[in-house]
Amino acid sequence: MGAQRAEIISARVIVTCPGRNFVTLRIETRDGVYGLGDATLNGRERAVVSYLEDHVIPCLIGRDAHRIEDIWQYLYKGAYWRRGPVTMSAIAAVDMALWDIKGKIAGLPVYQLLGGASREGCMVYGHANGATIEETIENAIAHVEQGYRAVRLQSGAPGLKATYGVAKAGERYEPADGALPTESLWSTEKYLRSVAPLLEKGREALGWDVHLLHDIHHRLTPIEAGRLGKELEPFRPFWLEDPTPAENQAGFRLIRQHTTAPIAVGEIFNTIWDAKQLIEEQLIDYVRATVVHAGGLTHLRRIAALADLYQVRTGCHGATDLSPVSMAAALHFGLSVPNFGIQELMPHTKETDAVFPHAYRYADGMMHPGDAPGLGVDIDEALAGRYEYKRAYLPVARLEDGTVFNW
Ligand SMILES: O=C(O)[C@@H](O)[C@@H](O)[C@H](O)[C@H](O)CO
Ligand SMILES: [Mg+2]
Repeated sequence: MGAQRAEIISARVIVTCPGRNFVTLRIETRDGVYGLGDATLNGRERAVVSYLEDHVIPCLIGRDAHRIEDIWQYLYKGAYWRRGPVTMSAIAAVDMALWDIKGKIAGLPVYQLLGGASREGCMVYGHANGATIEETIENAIAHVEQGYRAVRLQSGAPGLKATYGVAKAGERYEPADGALPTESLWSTEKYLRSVAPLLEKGREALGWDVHLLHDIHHRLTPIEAGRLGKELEPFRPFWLEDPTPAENQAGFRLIRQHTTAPIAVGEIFNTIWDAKQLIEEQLIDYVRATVVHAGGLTHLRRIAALADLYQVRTGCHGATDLSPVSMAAALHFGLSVPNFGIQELMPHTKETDAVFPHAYRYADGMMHPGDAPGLGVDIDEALAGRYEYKRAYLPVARLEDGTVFNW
């Protein structure tokens, strides 16, 4: 009865490290159709590999790949232990791979299965950073010259040796480094002194037709974030991201009482429950949850649907520690979802793009997932096999008195 079964006969995890680690799930059906899912969890990759290999894959064999919702519910409710980044990244990988398979069998790009295109393309924002404000602005101007309509500004702060979002001199920005976590010192006061000048100089140099974004990266208390937001209002930021750790969703009321600066939160969220109060009380303006860490397309659509009721828009995370498989899936989602806001774009390296050939394209500040059937991304397993996994950690931040803080 119903559509022909697409029986899952095998699934395997491919770990590769073309400059940084990626974990990819490949699911294959009896007819030889295969789908890919990103399962990368920066700094904890092996945990998701084991969750997939030891606990999920045995349950997939023999199931009908078309039954995406049923398999999602089976993996979510059937585990008993719900939520969390490891579980939801594993479920996300399965979900992405099943949507990829369904699109390939239907001969349609996934966005067509999600309701078709709601726009011509997805506006993206690029990352401008530098050790100083001048360097950051120079980098931002270069992004605008490449057609970006939105740029995130992150600069070093005088007196701080290193800070989130700023690449080491002459290197690409890649926060996960070292076989043990790098420790960096943090001073809120030194940081707070540097942000308003950064945004002010950004407006002076770039004018008002470019969106300027800034990522606070969980490092302020709610009242400090309220103060900073108020200080930045004259420079009209497109959003202030992760102003304060979001476990206490009610804490964002304090920020809202002090500033109208738009707030974006959620790249570390892994289910709708992490964002429910923030959305329902309109404490945020953009929800950053993305495909690989929030349970895949199936769950991300639910988060976006709830957000749409409260005029909250999407702003999916898209750092380089999310593989091109996630970027492809996020673009199919972003092209179709009614309340799309913006998509983060940190271009991957040439090595990564060679391992993951893909159909998505950048042009003039926008991206499109392409019209290849499925997600439109592949993995060159022979090439992937040349890049051995290399354990790497995200940094640990400490205050100047040694107290562990939020990185
Ligand atoms: O907004 C962002 O892109 C950042 O918050 C990320 O770079 C984040 O630090 C990394 O994805 C962590 O792995
Ligand atoms: Mg961020």
